[in-house]
Amino acid sequence: MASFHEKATPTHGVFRGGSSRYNTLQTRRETPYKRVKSGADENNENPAELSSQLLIDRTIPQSLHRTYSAPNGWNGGDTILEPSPARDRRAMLEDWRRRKGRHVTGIDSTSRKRVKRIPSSCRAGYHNRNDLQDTHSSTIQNKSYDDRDEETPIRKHLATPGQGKLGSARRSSLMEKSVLSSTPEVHRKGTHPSSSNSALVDTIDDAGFQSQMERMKRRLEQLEKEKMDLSMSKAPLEARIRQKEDAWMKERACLMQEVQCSRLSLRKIQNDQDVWDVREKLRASEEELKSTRLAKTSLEKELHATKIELDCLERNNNKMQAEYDEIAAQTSDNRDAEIKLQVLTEEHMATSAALNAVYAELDATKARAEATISEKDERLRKEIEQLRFDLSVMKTRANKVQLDLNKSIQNVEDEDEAVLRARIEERDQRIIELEAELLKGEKLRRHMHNCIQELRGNIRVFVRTRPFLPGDEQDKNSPINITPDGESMSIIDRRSGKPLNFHFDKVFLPSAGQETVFQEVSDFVQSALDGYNVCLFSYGQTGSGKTHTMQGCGNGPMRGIIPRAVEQVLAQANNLSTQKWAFTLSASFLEIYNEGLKDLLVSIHSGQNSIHGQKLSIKRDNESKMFVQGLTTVPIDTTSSSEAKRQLEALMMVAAQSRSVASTKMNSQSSRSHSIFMMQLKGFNEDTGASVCGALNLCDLAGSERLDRSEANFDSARLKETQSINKSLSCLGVVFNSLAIGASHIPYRNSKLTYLLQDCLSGDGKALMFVNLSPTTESSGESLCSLRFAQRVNQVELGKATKNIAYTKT
Ligand SMILES: Nc1ncnc2c1ncn2[C@@H]1O[C@H](COP(=O)(O)OP(=O)(O)OP(=O)(O)O)[C@@H](O)[C@H]1O
Repeated sequence: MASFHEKATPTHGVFRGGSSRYNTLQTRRETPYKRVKSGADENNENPAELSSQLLIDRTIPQSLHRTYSAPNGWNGGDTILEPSPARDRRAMLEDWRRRKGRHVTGIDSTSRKRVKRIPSSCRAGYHNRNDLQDTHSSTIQNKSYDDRDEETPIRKHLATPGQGKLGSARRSSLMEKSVLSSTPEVHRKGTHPSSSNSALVDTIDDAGFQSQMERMKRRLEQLEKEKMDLSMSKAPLEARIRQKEDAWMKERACLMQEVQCSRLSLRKIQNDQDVWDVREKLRASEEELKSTRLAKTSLEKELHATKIELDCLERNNNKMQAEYDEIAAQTSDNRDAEIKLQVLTEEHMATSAALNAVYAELDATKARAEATISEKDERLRKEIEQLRFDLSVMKTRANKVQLDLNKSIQNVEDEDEAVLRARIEERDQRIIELEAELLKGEKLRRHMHNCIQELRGNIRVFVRTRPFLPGDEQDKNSPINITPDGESMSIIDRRSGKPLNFHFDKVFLPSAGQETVFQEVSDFVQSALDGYNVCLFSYGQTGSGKTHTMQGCGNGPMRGIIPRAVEQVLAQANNLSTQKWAFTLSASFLEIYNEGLKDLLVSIHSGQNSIHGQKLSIKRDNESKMFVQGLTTVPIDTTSSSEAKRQLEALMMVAAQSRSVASTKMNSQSSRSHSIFMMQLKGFNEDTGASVCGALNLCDLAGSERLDRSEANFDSARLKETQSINKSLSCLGVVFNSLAIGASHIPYRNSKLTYLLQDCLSGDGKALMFVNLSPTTESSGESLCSLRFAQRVNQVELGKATKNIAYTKT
């Protein structure tokens, strides 16, 4: 830059000292030229093009181009030029030549270094146009790129604005013209033989010179005028130019900065490995996208196929749903049939067991009978022998008697026959009277026994031993021995091997059927109709026959106490209607499972008192009677005994389905809860105005069991059930113990079972406990425990039972 200015910028001082015309011209040329050079160099653009354009466009009017623009070195010396146009031109040309010759520089082709050259034309002076042209050409050719930018103002001025550099041929011709038109002296002195140039020189030199001078003067004046005008408009133009230049410079600087930044970032980006990675990823993503699109297409196809398949499946599903509904209906029928089958199977098993027991008893009876017969045979034979002996003796005696008889006949004939007959009749009458008295006494004895029981308030205990079942151990010798009187029994203690005797209100043989058992409890059931709170419950180890006793199986001879009791109540209620008694009955069924109450009839929504899903709780009513709040109560239709029977059968079925049963090693259908069937009986007598309110509670307790035998300890749910069962049974035992010793506080509230049955166990009601036993030797331990428990219960003395009767008529 510095060298460029040094070489190309005219000396300012020359024009300051010169005429104002040249100063103005110089100012016009210089400023934009300098600025453009500076800017061009920075932008690495061709300064020559820019400067020439700017010089032509902005500073020098077209009219001055020929006159003042040609000599580039017109500021070359300290000489003050005269205001003669011809001399000016000459001087300027000379000056330009001189300066050009001195300042031409170029690149040495071998060393590639910048060198100064003095063209030969300059050293020797111009002799002709060819010299000038050669010099100029060589100068241009020898210039470097920067040097070429220092082309003469002539060339620059000759360049067409916006066209850039001219081709070398065109440039030469234009330059030639310019030089010739502006340098008359050269042409005058020149040795070039061209005829046109010679003519022009001659014209100037001769007569036309003066007139031309005149023209030139005029022209000069005109130009001066124009110059004045121009200088007038110059200031605002310059200001505008400066403004624009400033703006342009700023803009350019900004752009340059931006370009620089962009280049840097571009380079950075290009070198950035991440970009490469990103591109790679992009490529991979594109490929993935392509494959995903393919997959999508295939999936769409698949989806379409699947939709079709789905439609088919839906159609199939609808078909299957219809089939399913059909099957479900059949399944429900099947389920009912299965339940019935199960009941029948149980009934069959129970019947077979009972039959076995009967057979066993028959066998025993037969054996006993055979023994008796053989014994009797022997006795009879002896007796016959004795009789034969006696007969012979008798015959001997008879002969003797015959003789005596013949003698005494004569005496008898003398006695009165009528007296003898009277004596015989008297004796027969006496015998009849004695028999009637005996019957009366027996009745009285029974009545007195009942009265004594009632007065004692004892809980009655019945023992029932079930027969051997097919699954029981092979040894059919039971450790239990029941005496024929039906009130005593013995069990062989496994430890000591000795029989232990027990006495209870009734002991049933294994062969005793359901009917026999129920006959013994029917009086109790009757008490419920008389207005007592009656409770029957079965106690015993698991699988000992509690459910069989209470519930039984089927609707035939194997049905248990509950259905039979209901039947009896219905029958009695019907019978009592002839004596103007009207009864309303209602039934509930619940179970106590894991110390929680569960409504077994909750699925029957006909229960108006039931609130479906409500938690059950034991409460006391206004009359201080226990009741279960929220329990389903089903009214029984007493008008038709067959309908009532059917209704109760349905209730039993529903309850059986809801009961918590599970299979244990001891029992395939083991009750895991205490179930209580409750029947409320309310009667009113129109004639007497008496009203009774009794309750019949029939309770099937869960079986007490040893964890090791039932193997319930291997299952957490079974274990919890067993623990809960054993705990509540032990609470029942504690209650009976407390009652037996007459404790002031009876812990009824310790379990749900005792709390609910409090009214029956406290002496206000009548209680009967069945103790069920298994006949096997393996169960003798549990049987002994049950018998001891029953013995404690039997010793409990309760107060006299209260009859709930009231009269509305006096
Ligand atoms: N007296 C009997 N005559 C005929 N079969 C009986 C008799 N007692 C019980 N059974 C049969 O013995 C099996 C077990 O009886 P059950 O289910 O009544 O015992 P459980 O004491 O109620 O047992 P758990 O406490 O486990 O419920 C049943 O198949 C039942 O039919």
